[in-house]
Amino acid sequence: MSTAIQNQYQAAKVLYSGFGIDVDRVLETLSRVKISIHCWQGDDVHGFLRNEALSGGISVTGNYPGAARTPQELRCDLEKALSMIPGKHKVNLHAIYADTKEQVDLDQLEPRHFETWVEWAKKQGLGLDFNPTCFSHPKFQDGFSISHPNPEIQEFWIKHCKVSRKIAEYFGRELQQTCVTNFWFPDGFKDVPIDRMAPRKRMKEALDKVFAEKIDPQFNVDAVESKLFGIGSESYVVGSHEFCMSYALKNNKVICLDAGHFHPTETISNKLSALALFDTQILLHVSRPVRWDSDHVVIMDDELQEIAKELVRNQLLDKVHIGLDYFDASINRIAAWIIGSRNMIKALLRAMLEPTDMLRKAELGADFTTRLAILEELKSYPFGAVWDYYCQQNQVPVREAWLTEVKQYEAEVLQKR
Ligand SMILES: C[C@H](O)[C@H](O)[C@@H](O)C(=O)CO
Ligand SMILES: [Mn+2]
Repeated sequence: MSTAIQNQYQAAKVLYSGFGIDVDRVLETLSRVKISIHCWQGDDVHGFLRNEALSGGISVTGNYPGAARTPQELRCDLEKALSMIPGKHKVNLHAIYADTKEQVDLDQLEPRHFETWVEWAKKQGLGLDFNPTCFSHPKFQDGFSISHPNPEIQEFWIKHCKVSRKIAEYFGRELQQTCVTNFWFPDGFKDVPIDRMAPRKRMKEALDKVFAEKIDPQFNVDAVESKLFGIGSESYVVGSHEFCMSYALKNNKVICLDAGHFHPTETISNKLSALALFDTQILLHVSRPVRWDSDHVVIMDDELQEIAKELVRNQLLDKVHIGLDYFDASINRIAAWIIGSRNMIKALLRAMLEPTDMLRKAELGADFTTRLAILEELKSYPFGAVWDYYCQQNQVPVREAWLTEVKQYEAEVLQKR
């Protein structure tokens, strides 16, 4: 361990202890937080099951070389990224990432099509999360999947969602870690609809069928993800926030909040305390919307810090599943994983290094001057020294040292694809 990093850590500890913060304990708590790292950053949401163009109102731009072309390549890239991210985490798979030579359609998928992923996760000490893929398929028609008015099409998607839950249950049982399965449907209209209710009724009834089978929550929990609009569904999305929140609350499902799925000035950080009061489980899709749901790489911006603070201040880390959701094909994809994941963890660390009780007291006593003054001063406290120590302790590169390794991997592996 470098003595400079150790010395800086000791000095930082002294400063934070002035606020009564035990930094060693903070790092212990931080090491227990798992981030669900989305596999789809590695290949621009392409998957391996079918060779379909991306649909569903989401879009990946850029053509940086080296996207993973096979499950083996994706796992190799993930391993590289994970070796630069402190802590033990989860990998989030979509159904289109099945690892099989069979020509199998989405409604016929079985756990065995994901065996290699499970074996790999076991070896790497990772958990797995899951998502049915209700887009990029010829049966995603007229902008609709599970709420399509054609019963045959609807049935196909119901079946796909049902088999997805069985795959998730298998993940949970095999890995002895709950799998979070997230259901997101792009369904919606480009233009103003006549009937807003009928598609929602169809979606509600379809979801009831999907979730009819009871699955042990120790192995799998189901989340529903809402959205305000997508490309081609600008006027109306069936699975709106009100729809998904109501469905989840009534049916004991997890509510998935994606940072890019709300009005541009609406933040998910402000929703956490409200939902938590109703004993809801929450899944986060931490993303970065730039003017719209653009899925930019997560950076250390105000909203990321606010999300982290809400989780820490309200002791929500046991109740909230933290997932990432972005896809940028204009930069090195492994770097994209590393930057977003490290920022998420770093934001949690910064939040844990806050004297929340003291600030709460100031707020309760209407001493808003102290609240503002301390919050501002804390911004230049040496959280970076604590972060460097944490990286070193976890045997991952300190500061930007990871970039050299990624560049080397790019030259040796990615450029040759
Ligand atoms: C690929 C994911 O399922 C997708 O990004 C979804 O979670 C979403 O956020 C769509 O906008
Ligand atoms: Mn999302």
